[in-house]
Amino acid sequence: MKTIDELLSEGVAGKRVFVRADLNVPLDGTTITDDGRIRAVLPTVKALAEAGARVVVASHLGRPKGAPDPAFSLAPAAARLGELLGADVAFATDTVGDSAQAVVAGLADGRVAVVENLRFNAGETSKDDAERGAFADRLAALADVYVGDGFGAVHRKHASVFDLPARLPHYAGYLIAGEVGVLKKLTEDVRRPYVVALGGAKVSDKLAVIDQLLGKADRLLIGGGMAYTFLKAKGYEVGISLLQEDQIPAVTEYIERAEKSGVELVLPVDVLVSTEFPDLKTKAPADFENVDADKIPADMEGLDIGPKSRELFASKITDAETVFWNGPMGVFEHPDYAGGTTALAQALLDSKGFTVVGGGDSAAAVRILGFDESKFGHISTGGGASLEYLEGKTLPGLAALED
Ligand SMILES: Nc1ncnc2c1ncn2[C@@H]1O[C@H](COP(=O)(O)OP(=O)(O)O)[C@@H](O)[C@H]1O
Ligand SMILES: O=C(OP(=O)(O)O)[C@H](O)COP(=O)(O)O
Repeated sequence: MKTIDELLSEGVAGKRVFVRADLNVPLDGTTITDDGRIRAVLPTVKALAEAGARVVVASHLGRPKGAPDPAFSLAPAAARLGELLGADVAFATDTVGDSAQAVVAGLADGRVAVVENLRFNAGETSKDDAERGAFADRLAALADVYVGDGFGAVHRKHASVFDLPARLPHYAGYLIAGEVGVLKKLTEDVRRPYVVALGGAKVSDKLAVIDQLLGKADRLLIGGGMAYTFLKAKGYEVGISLLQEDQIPAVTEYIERAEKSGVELVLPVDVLVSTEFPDLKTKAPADFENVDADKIPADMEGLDIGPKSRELFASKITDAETVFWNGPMGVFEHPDYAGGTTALAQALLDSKGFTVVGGGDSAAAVRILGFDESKFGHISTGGGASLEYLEGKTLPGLAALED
């Protein structure tokens, strides 16, 4: 994999450099609640701009449905990038259309532009190679060189991640190079006990990684929205909690395999439940109860792991030599459901092992809840990406940067 340092030594002055970043930051309306992913790509953008490149930054944000949707505009992220760079950042109101073409044509050497959300275009995420390729062709017309630095999206076989680098000279940015450097160590010589904690809301995406993790980790702790498919597979009522019904047979098999192979699979023993999802805008006090995991009322949903589960999970982490954690343990954006995530972050800090936190929301949670990120071994900008990397999978966005 060629890195940006090679590109810089070859010279980039006057060249249009397309930087595929992951600026998928958490938003409250148009307010960015954590800018960690924007900060993470700054070294790459700064180095290119200082070397006189015309830098075109692109990213997805959220999961819009292949058409423009103002709620998912990258405009706030572009503005924040400008503040962090201390320079004007031009913003194109489309991704490859008239606005993008005019903005890129008007870029002076050393200046930076951001184009609108890649996922406003159906071609970006299409499963059809030709449709993705056609969109990649349009992206390629905007640039002379490609720099891949959106680590959080390298597990996606999307046009800007997979097809575009094949069309341009391509290099890995500093963020991707750094992330791979750290995560590689976890695949080569992992110190045991190795504990993996999973939570969050992208249940269907992340359940699949458990298949591989069962052969790698010594203990698997399952909280957050992931837990309810496991509790259901054990025959418990989970009410209106997040549930991946079609994965229950697979999860039942994971539970059996864990027992046979001696992997400790640890599920919540109690949860905080409510009849309604909390108001994340007003953060008005929630009306919740703490119930045992096998006593979730039919009209309620689990929104955090309970106090007994927090203690249980922490006890499984204390003696760990390696801990990898992805996915908040509850709806941490609301103070009444942040306790499980806070307890898990604290347990990582209390363990003597090497700790890695991965994921846009998990990393944001650690910072928003007031933890000092320098105390963790590594905070990865990718959740799904780091999990799939640890599984040993070939990631489309990394494979595309090779050769
Ligand atoms: N029990 C739960 N029910 C619904 N959502 C949950 C639950 N626990 C956690 N979440 C949500 O999961 C989201 C983060 O999930 P995910 O995107 O998978 O994590 P990451 O970005 O760290 O990979 C948070 O917004 C949080 O509110
Ligand atoms: O937030 C992200 O992933 P993560 O939640 O697994 O960290 C990335 O920006 C990828 O987004 P996607 O899962 O909508 O493809």
